[in-house]
Amino acid sequence: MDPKTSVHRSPRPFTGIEPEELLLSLAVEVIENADREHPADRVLREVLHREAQLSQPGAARVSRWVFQYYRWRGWLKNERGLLRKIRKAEELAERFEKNPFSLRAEALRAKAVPSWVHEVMDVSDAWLRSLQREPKLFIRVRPGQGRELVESLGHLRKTWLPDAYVYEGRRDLFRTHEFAQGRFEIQDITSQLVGHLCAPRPGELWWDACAGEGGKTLHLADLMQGRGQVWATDTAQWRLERLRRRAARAQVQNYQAAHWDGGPERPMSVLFDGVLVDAPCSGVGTWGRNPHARWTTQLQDVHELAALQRRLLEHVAPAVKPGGRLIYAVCTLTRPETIEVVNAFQGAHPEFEPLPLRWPLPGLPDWSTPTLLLWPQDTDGNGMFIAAWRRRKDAGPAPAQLERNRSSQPGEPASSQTLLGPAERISTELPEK
Ligand SMILES: C[S@@+](CC[C@H](N)C(=O)[O-])C[C@H]1O[C@@H](n2cnc3c(N)ncnc32)[C@H](O)[C@@H]1O
Repeated sequence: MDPKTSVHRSPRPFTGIEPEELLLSLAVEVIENADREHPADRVLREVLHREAQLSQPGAARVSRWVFQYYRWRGWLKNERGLLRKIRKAEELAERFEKNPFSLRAEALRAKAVPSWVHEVMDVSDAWLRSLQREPKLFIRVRPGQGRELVESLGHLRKTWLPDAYVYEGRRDLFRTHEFAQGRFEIQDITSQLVGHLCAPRPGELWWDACAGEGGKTLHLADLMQGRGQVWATDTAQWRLERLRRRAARAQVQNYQAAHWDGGPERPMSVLFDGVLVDAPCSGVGTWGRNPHARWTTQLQDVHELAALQRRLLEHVAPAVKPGGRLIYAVCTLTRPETIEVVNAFQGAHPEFEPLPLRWPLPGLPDWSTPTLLLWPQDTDGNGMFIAAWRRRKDAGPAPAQLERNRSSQPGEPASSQTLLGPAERISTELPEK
C-alpha cells in the first residue's frame, strides 16, 4: 500500500483504553506519511479525525510524540528505526525540560535547524534553545468574556497583552462549549499583538489583505467594537470559507470577505484608513510550534516569498488613503523577508513615512521603532516581524504607480525596476536586553 494513502483507511476498533503500542503505531504512521506536500500537523489531524474514538489523553500522546520527533530530529540520526527515534526524542525532551542548559550550544547550532538558516538571519543560542521548548497555547478572549471564561474554562493565566491568556489545562479547546459559543479564539500572542499595533478605531475602514482563515480579521473587527468594516481578502477560497464560518461562530458581522489574487487589480475601489498585509512567509518564527517545517522549508522559499511580499505591498499601497496606515507583518525572522522588504518598499515610496510602533514588552525601556522584530525567547509566542507606515497627507500617487501609468497598459504589472529606488534605510536595532 502506498504510505501516502494509508491515512484514509478505516478506523481501528478502539475499546476505550489504548495500549501504548497502538498509540505509537499511529505516531509512526503520521511521520511516515508527512512530507513537504503533506505537513505533519495536517496528517496528524487526518489520522486523529479517522481515529475519532481515541481518548483525549491518547490523542494528546500521539501528537506529543510526533512533535517531539520533529523537534529533536537533528539528534536522532544514529537511532535505528522510527520507534527508537520516537523514544529517543521523548527522552531528550524530558531531559531538556528538566534542564534546558543540559544542551550544549554547539550541538544546538549544528542540530536544531538546517544550515541554510545561518545565511539569512542572526542565529542566537537563546533562539535555538527556545525552539526546543514545548510551545505555549494562547487564546484571545473575546470582548467582555474575560472573568466568566476564566471561571468556566479554568487553567487560564493572564499575559502581558490585553485579552491574551495562556491555557494550561488538558482539554481539547476546539471541543469545548465555550469555543462553540465564540467566546474565545485560539491565537498566538504575537499574532494578537499585530491586531493591537494596527489599533483600528471604531467606524474605520480596514483591509486585511491576506486574511486567510480570519484570525486577524476577527481581532480587528473586535477592536473596532463592531463599528466600521474590515475587508478580508485572500487567494484561497477555502480559507475564506473557513473565515466566514469562524465569523458566524463569533457573531462578527462588520466584515466583507472577497477573493483577491494578490495582483494589481483590487476587488474594491474604496480607499482605506488602514491596510494590513499579513503576508505569506517562510514561517521560520513558527518553528517552535511547527517543528516539521524546519525540515521542509528551503532557502529558495525565503527568496521567492520575499519577492511575493514586495509585490503584495506594492499592490495594496494605492488603496491606503492619505493619512492612512499600512502594516506589514510576517511570522518569520529572515532578513530577505523582513528588513529587506521594508527597505525596498520605503525606497520606492517616499509618500509613505515610517510609523513608530511602541516596543510592547514589559520590563524594557519605552522605545518606539517603525519595525519590530519579536523573538520567541522574548515573548513565549511565535517569532514575528512588524513594520508600519503612514501615507503622508500631502502625498501624490506613488512613483511606481506613476511609472506604471506612463509605461504600461492598464492592469499590466509594473516593471520590478520601478520598485527599487535608493533605499532610505530603517534601523532594525532593538533595545539592549
Ligand atoms: C500568514 S497567512 C494569513 C493568516 C491570517 N491573516 C490570520 O491571521 O489568520 C498568509 C495568507 O496569504 C495568502 N496568500 C498566499 N499567496 C497570496 C497572494 N499571492 N496574494 C494574497 N494572499 C496570498 C494565503 O492563502 C494565506 O492565507
